[in-house]
Amino acid sequence: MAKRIEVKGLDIYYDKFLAVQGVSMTIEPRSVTALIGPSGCGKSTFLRTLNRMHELVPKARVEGKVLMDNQDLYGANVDPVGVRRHIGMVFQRPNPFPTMSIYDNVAAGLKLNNKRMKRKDLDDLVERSLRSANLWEEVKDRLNRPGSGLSGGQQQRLCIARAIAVAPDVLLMDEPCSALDPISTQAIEDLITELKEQYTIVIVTHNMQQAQRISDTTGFFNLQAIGEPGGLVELDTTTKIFTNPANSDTERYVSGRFG
Ligand SMILES: Nc1ncnc2c1ncn2[C@@H]1O[C@H](COP(=O)(O)OP(=O)(O)OP(=O)(O)O)[C@@H](O)[C@H]1O
Repeated sequence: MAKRIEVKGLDIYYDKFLAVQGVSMTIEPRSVTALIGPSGCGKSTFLRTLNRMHELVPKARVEGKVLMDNQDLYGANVDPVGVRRHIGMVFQRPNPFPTMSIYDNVAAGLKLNNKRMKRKDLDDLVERSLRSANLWEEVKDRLNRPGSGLSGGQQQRLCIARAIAVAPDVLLMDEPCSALDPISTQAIEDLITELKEQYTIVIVTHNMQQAQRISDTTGFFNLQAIGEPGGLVELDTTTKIFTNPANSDTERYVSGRFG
């Protein structure tokens, strides 16, 4: 079930380095929110704090709050592994488990979560997830072949199938098309548009056209100055950000005058 994320006054540190400062924003359910901005302004760092994945970097930490339907994801008794189960992540480079079969790749998340299922139920879930990821027809006759034998675009859809198999509430995507050709990119964009009916989706993209094609809301991140932390400059409907943004730096960025 799609959920609303509220971020309040979030500062993100790598040890003593303040990478991102003072982000407050609401991410609406059943919509696509795009995060754009020049390299190094903290988009990926921010994205990873939404499912506590940044904690895999030693000494990375946050101050501030991230709430999912009012639950504090950084609360004292909250297990980060559980957070990552509810908030899935798809990365820049497709990363299927290379020696695992297509079937096992999709089932992998469930196994990691220690969910025991009858074979028939697991078969149904794998099929449903692959269908949701628009991959079923292409792989149904080779489910036992390795995931690494698929094309880049197919591998990325396999990773999306793996992410949705565990029924997350939110999907985070960090430049999911940057390693893909235009046709595979279009397949992923179509898929994102379908998936937003059921999920809250946040996507980091460097591709302005992509943000305009698929997102409802866009957040522009920027560095306050070289050596200063990054932060959210402006968040609004995608139409407003790309046609009439409030901030002059947003305007310069979306019109290609820097970054
Ligand atoms: N693991 C890390 N350890 C220390 N500093 C990091 C780490 N990852 C990122 N940073 C720093 O945090 C800042 C934000 O980086 P981040 O990768 O989040 O930016 P970005 O906007 O996603 O950039 P890009 O568009 O190039 O991917 C940068 O100064 C970067 O050097």
